[in-house]
Order: sequence, then C-alpha cells, then structure tokens
Amino acid sequence: MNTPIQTQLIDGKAFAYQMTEQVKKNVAQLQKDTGITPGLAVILVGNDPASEVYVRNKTKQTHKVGMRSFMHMLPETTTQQELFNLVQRLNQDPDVHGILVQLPLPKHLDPDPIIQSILPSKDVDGLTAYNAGKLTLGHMDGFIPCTPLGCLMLLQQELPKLRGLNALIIGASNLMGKPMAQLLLNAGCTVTIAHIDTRNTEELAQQADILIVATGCKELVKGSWIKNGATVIDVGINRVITSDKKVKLIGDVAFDEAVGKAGKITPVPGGVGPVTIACLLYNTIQAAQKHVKE
Ligand SMILES: Nc1nc(=O)c2c([nH]1)NC[C@@H]1CN(c3ccc(C(=O)N[C@@H](CCC(=O)O)C(=O)O)cc3)C=[N+]21
Repeated sequence: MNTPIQTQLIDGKAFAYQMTEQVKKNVAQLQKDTGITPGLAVILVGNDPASEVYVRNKTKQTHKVGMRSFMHMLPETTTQQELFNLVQRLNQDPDVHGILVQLPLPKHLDPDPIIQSILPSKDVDGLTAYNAGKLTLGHMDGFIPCTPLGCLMLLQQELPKLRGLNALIIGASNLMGKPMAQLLLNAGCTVTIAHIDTRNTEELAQQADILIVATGCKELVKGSWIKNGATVIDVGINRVITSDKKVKLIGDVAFDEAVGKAGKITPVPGGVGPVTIACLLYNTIQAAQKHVKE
C-alpha cells in the first residue's frame, strides 16, 4: 500500500494576478514614454455561450490593465469574405496592436486562411505560420500561443529544473498540444504527444513527470494514470450540470482521484484559464512595444 501523497494546488488565479499587475505597469510606462495605448481586437463569430464567457473575461481584463479593447461580435451568418475583410481592416488599423479570432468558428467558415491572413506582428495568439515556425526553430521572440505559454510559466514556477524530465502532452492541437511540445522541448524535457489514435496513453502517462491534458474529454485521465508525485496541468474546461441543476466546470483530469497521487495539480476553474488571459495581455503589450521600436 502506497502512502498517499500531499498534493499541492497550483494557484493559477494568484499567478495571473501577479502577471496582470506587471502588464498594467508596462502599459502605464509605454503611455508615459510614447503616448501609445495598446489595443486588442477580439473577433467572435456566432453565439457559442462558452466563447461569450471567455471573450467577456478578456474584455474585462483588457480594460483592467489600461488597454483598449475592440470587440467585434459578428452574426452566425457571417461569410468567409466578410471575416477576411474585417481582419484586413484590423491589420491596417494603427490603434490595433493585437488581433485574436476566437476559435472555434462556426462550421461553414474555414479558420486557417483567416488566421493566416493576420499580420504576424499582430498575431498575439501565435497561430500564423510565421510565429509557429519561429517557435519551432526555438526563437523566443515571436508570439507564443497563450495557453501553452501560461502552462510553461506555471511549470517554470513550480519545478526548479525542467531539463531531463519526461513530459506527456495529451492532445495535439495547433492552439495547445503542438506549441506546448515545442516549448517543453526547448526547455530540455523529453516530450511525448498522445492523441486520439494513441494506443497506450495510460501507460505513457504513468511514465510522465509532467502530464499536460488538453483534450476536451471530461475526466479522461484517471488517478491510476498518474505517476506518484507528478505535476499535472489540466487544460480542460468542460461544463456539466450537477444534480441540483447548477453549471459546474470540470477538467480533463478526474480531480478527486488525482489528489493523493499528483505532487502538484492545477484546479479547474482557477488554474490554467486565468493564466491564459494574462498571457494574452502580456503578448499584446509586447506587440505594442515592438510596434514602437519598428
Ligand atoms: N483564438 C483563440 N485563442 C484562445 O486563447 C482561445 C480560443 N481561441 N478559444 C477558446 C480557448 C479557451 N480559452 C480560455 C480562456 C480563459 C478561460 C478562463 O478564464 N477560465 C476560467 C473560468 C471561466 C468560466 O467561468 O468559464 C477558469 O478556468 O478559472 C478559459 C478558457 C481561450 N481560448
């Protein structure tokens, strides 16, 4: 019988608060030095309730740090050409330093050509081929997607030495899994990516010192999958209705089972989510600062 491990919660909310305070100072400094106020444009197409929550959070935080926020809420019926035209306008707008197209887009729209039409210098989501390529080459001066950047920052805070650790990432998306793998590889981890066709994900997880889960499958990872003392980063956000008819957020890790096995774990909510938004603000101030230097 193994003695249960004391599992430490990683407080993403507190981390995001610290980061946001720093961004706020940098915004004030930039305004003092140059008169420029960083501006973030967010495009939301259709009315997905979860996306509306994130976008509202983003707008609130943007104002809190003293940046300008340009919200573009487009109807479900928006065409590819209309969306493309809006991105072109924002590319040319000198008040806009960062552009984010909230994903997923409605099914009739093709996200990739839209994303690729964003100017790399305004691509604060880090999804253009230019920024993705920079990351792959190990250049840290491009824009890095906000969620994996946030996960890396949390890991750097929690683990003094990442070099040589085994990391398993479950989920291989362009927004999360792939850039996460590049970041951890650059940090010296031995990186494995598992995805929907992987046959032995559970077995791979049991070898992982760092386990990052971004699948959108609620409570996919069971307690028995987790190596004793591992650091677990739960990127999932799943809405479920409880027996007393309340909406509750749960992650991609069965949290109650992970407690007593993991050394450290991010909760949902209050883990990766708030840090993602802080990283978006961080990328946007970077975009505005670079704009000044050019
Ligand atoms: N182009 C694009 N870039 C993104 O970065 C992007 C996106 N599309 N689409 C969706 C995902 C998801 N995402 C979140 C941001 C904040 C919270 C967040 O604030 N979460 C709070 C809870 C908020 C709630 O109540 O739902 C928490 O975890 O504590 C969650 C998820 C950004 N994403």
